[in-house]
Amino acid sequence: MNAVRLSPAPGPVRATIPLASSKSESNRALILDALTGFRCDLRNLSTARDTQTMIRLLKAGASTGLPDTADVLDAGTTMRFLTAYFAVTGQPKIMTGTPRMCERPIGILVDALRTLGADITYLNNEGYPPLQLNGFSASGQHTLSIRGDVSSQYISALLMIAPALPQGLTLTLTGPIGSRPYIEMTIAQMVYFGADVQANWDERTITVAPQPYTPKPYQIESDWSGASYWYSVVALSGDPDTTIDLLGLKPQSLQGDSAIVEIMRALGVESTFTDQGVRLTRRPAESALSWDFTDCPDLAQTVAVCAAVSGVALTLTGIESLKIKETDRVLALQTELQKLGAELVEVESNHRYEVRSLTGAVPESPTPVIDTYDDHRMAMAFAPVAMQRSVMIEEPGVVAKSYPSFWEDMAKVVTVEPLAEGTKA
Ligand SMILES: O=C(O)C1=C[C@@H](OP(=O)(O)O)[C@@H](O)[C@H](O)C1
Ligand SMILES: C=C(OP(=O)(O)O)C(=O)O
Repeated sequence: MNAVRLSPAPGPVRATIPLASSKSESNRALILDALTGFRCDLRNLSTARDTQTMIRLLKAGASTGLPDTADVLDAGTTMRFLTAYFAVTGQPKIMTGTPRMCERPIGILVDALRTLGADITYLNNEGYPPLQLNGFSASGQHTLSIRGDVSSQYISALLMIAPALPQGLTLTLTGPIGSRPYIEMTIAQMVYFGADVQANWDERTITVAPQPYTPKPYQIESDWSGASYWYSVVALSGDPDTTIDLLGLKPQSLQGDSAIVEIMRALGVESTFTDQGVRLTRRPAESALSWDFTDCPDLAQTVAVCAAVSGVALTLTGIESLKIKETDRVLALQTELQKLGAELVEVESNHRYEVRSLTGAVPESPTPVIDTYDDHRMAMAFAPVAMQRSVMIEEPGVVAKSYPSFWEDMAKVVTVEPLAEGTKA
């Protein structure tokens, strides 16, 4: 299957969506479990490829001498978290991934791990995978400064291994901090498993004591990033009585992407928490919205597409990190929104962007064909467009990275037709 055609389905929009569970929570729980010697009972682990890859690579275990290869495919957290874990546990490994993964920077994490005592060599380009981990001999260093504006995943990776260091670790974060809720998620899960972590956000320091994790059962929540596409479905639905139930979400979440509740209020979606999750219904939308995505970069594509199609004037800031994710997401959005007669324009050199909706300009036929650039979020962010008009999505299999059952779930609200190569028209 190389593309899917999505079209509006007749009748009322009512659906119950089980949702994938959070790959971010899952991948942290797996590292913490590994550091207890695999003694935790982890429940509701994600079926996401990123999590399944982490499980496979952790199971592969230590090699007997020569480094074996850990291929993380396109999973950023898996690359960064496992690099730290294999380094501190002294497992010789070659860490590699897809060509895009080998363009995603890792130098900040490698420098920090080297300072702590890891022997790491670059096999190709300085600062990027593939890497070779050659062993660990604790250096005694237990304070580090680390930039907070490239990827929070480096910080999460270092924090999670810190209890295994002889003197623990104090991290000082420098510069702006991106994706901070993901660092807080890491700390919350570490504390749950018995770590002693003191975060002082005013002083920008996080101190972790040397103390083993305690094995415990852990239940992973559904994925708020995956939930965002359903919010967009509701925002773009023409049925005023649209009701979608998303299962397994909680009002007090560890996931910063639960900010979608507030963002989507402005775009016309009401959230009501129930015993089982959250019920989405329609409410009046605002005409304009400004949002800083520094804390929730993975929501930017969903919200940009939704605003473009619904005609809400959207101003986005805090989207710089999108350029180093699965693809350059800013460029990908700019290219693909044009196919819907909309634009994403940088309006000031300080990284302020606007979505300008030129809707009405795109005729119903031929159906726009959206390229996905090996990025699950490009496919899922554009899919809700089908609540209003037909759209084709290239390489729909990309969703497996975080939400393998996405198309099955989408078929509950729109018509989903798989198309083989050569049949697009
Ligand atoms: O720690 C995590 O689970 C994640 C952190 C974020 O990355 P950055 O910290 O690189 O922004 C986010 O985009 C990614 O999908 C998951
Ligand atoms: C950026 C993402 O993931 P990662 O960085 O873990 O590849 C994502 O899932 O949107």
